[in-house]
Amino acid sequence: MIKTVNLTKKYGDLIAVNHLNLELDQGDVFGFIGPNGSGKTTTMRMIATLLNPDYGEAYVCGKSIYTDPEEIRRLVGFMPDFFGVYDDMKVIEYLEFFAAAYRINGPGRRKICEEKLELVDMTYKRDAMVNQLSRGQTQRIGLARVLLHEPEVLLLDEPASGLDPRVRIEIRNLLKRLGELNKTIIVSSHILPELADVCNKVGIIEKGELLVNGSVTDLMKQVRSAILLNICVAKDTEKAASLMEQHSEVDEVNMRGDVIVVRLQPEVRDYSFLPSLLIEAGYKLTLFREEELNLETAFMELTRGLVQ
Ligand SMILES: Nc1ncnc2c1ncn2[C@@H]1O[C@H](COP(=O)(O)OP(=O)(O)OP(=O)(O)O)[C@@H](O)[C@H]1O
Repeated sequence: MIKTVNLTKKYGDLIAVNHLNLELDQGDVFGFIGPNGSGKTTTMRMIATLLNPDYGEAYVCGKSIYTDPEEIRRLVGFMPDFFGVYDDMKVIEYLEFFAAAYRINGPGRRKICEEKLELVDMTYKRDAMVNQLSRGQTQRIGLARVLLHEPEVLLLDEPASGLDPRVRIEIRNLLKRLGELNKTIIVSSHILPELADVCNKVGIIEKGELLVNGSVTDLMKQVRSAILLNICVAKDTEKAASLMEQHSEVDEVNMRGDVIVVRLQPEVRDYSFLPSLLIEAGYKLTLFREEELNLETAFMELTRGLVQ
């Protein structure tokens, strides 16, 4: 659906995007994560045919950005991180204006605009003036706008930036809904956890290089092959820690405050021996749980020493 081959863009001496290889299938929701200036916007603009690469290729639905840019523009909805809205226009007029620009004409046009408004939960603002919307509402109208021509692919540049937590969650839910419509989506963000439950694939970019790329499940596996346990005992924590450290199925024991963090040997899956060991030695367990690996921890582990 989307493929880039050694996609590269330079600005003078600066390599903004460096030999970027990416492959996404239909229905993939790809979280494109990277700090400021890492090359996310540049990559998306090249895929959207708004910027020419210096080297490499990109394809959307098998069409090349060099030979079929117009076809790609029909297939892609690109929402930039900042986009202008027009004063003195109602929400519905704004959408109709863009629908006309996409050559959506005739009696069906109003209906399409109303449908997209409904999809982004903005029907109640259809007659509001666009310059009087909040940032969150503006983002939603922006989304409605890129959906007008029914693109197969959505490139969304930081749609949740600058929004308060509640609106960020709403935008995330909206992305989920779009994913369910089988759209292929690239959505960028500075923050990985924000996209964790919406994306099935993630890529981490730093200084133009894609450091990590793959399915969320595979990345999790890559990060952690061994189980981590969090254990607390009522007293003699350090002694309990060294007792566990001596066990052959335990790889490593560390302290995190009062919590003993036990890393098992990679192949060990059954850890029922540990509570037994502690209880038989007379310790009272106040906490015993497997540490959940969230995407934030994964991000930190995957990019340790890479992202500055
Ligand atoms: N038109 C330009 N001329 C010169 N340098 C540019 C231009 N556009 C981008 N850059 C540089 O290219 C690099 C990548 O920028 P890009 O906007 O792609 O990053 P980004 O990951 O989208 O950042 P942000 O999260 O801040 O939006 C940055 O160092 C930026 O300063």
